[in-house]
Amino acid sequence: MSTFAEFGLEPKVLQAITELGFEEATPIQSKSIPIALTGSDLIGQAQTGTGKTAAFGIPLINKIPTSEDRIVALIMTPTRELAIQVAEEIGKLTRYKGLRTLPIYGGQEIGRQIRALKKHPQIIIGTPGRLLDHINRKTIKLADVQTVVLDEADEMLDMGFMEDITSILSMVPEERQTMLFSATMPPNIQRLAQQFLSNPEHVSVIPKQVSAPLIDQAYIEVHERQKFEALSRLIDMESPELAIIFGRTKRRVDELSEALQKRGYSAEGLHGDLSQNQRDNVMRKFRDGSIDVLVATDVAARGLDVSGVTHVINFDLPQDPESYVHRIGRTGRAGKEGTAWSFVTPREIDHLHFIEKVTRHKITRKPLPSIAEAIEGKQRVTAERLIENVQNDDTQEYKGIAIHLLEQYDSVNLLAAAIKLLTGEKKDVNIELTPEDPIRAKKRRPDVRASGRRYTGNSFGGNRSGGSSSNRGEGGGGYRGGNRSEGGRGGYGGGGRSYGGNRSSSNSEGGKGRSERSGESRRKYSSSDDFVNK
Ligand SMILES: Nc1ncnc2c1ncn2[C@@H]1O[C@H](COP(=O)(O)OP(=O)(O)OP(=O)(O)O)[C@@H](O)[C@H]1O
Ligand SMILES: [Mg+2]
Repeated sequence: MSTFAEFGLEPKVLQAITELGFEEATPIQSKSIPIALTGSDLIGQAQTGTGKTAAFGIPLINKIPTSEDRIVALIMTPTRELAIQVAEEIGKLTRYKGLRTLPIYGGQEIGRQIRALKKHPQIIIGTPGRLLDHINRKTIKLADVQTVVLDEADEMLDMGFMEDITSILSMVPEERQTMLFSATMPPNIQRLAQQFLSNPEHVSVIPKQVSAPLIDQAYIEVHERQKFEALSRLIDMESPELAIIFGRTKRRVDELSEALQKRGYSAEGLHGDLSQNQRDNVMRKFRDGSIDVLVATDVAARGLDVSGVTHVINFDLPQDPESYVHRIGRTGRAGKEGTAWSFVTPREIDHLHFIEKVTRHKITRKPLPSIAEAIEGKQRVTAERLIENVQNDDTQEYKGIAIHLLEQYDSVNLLAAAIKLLTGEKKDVNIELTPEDPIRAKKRRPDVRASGRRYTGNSFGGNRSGGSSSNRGEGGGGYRGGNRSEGGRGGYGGGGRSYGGNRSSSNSEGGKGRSERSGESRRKYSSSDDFVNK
């Protein structure tokens, strides 16, 4: 564990880090920042929510001179929301240094982006399609770019951006620093890395399990037609502060968010068919807490960092273990705890076991919450709201009627009636969702290595061969705290944000030293496990 002062950063960068409340570097930051500062290419893999953005953002900011007025750094992300978020985080880190950052993404009026580009940003954060659009219009020139980051590199490949990325990078000088980051590194990343990186250092902070350690993972076996009832009971029982519910399709997300609204939950949907304005609005409301349930497709699975998300619910199981890891990683971030639930239909149990096997994490089976548990949960929340109001003591104008009522009725009866009203039962609204087909277990071809060892292909790398260190089972990442109630959402101010605990050393850089299967001597991938066949 390092403090940021050890990296020899510029005082203005350090000041911004301190202001964000980061006390110690996370393991991926401790390992990546010194390497990135040397200018070396880098492949960084670490669990969700462990600060990969700052791991590439800090060295990138540190090396750009304030006098610079050309685009010298380019960060690519797979989704618009992520481009916006990364731009914001980089913006905060560069606050005292005063560099200019600009997110460039589809769906936003291009004229507005062109005007913003005239202010000479040094750092562009964009999605590939819109970036190419600007490059073709010559409103973005990449001839001076010295640093390129591909955040969620594997997802960009999965989304079919390889061609776009190739075209974009062909405009960037070869003499540059290139970094790839993700919590998962499937084998096809190798192709990307070979093509675009030169002599990359591989920094991996993936312990025994790839999913973030502070996420409690459970599943409920339900039939497709029971799912909605199960969901409302689950929400009532658990009363999340903020929850993200993942659905398989856009139709599912639309139907589900509408159904939740009808039942009185404060929910909205997010998917790729909405206008960018709608998408921005939903994200804004979710971030500021004006809605507490975000229903989304996998468009929200990667990278999104919303503080206060206590629950992720897979209403439909995801297709891939990678997607599972990223989805549930929307909670349990930055040292906080989180809970992930998955609904599994009887025909999907094999697929669930496959996810468990690949992620090397057992997902606990739990029963469907009972009606009684759901009601109890709702009543508890209502009672908490009542007590909060009592403590705030701002009910002066209601006291007259309260005294009047108490003179006529029994106090317990009165209060019970008030709780009943406040609980707002809307269970009688009939909900019908279009059924989705079950996910089928997708077997991956086992990869037989030269050494004779067999691996099931996966993207999770890490050290699964050696090391019996007693702390491995806790999962790495190295956090302290994990107190759900600490720290309000949104703000960074106030007390520091600490990622204590040092349990990474024996877990990291799994498989170092084994020969790289592509045999390309120019490259120095150290973890061959990360590059097995899918
Ligand atoms: N050193 C630190 N101390 C405390 N908080 C930190 C530190 N570094 C980053 N954070 C915070 O942790 C949260 C998660 O960081 P970030 O979004 O970069 O995670 P990530 O590793 O990119 O996750 P994902 O794989 O989901 O994209 C953010 O709110 C970030 O501000
Ligand atoms: Mg990230």
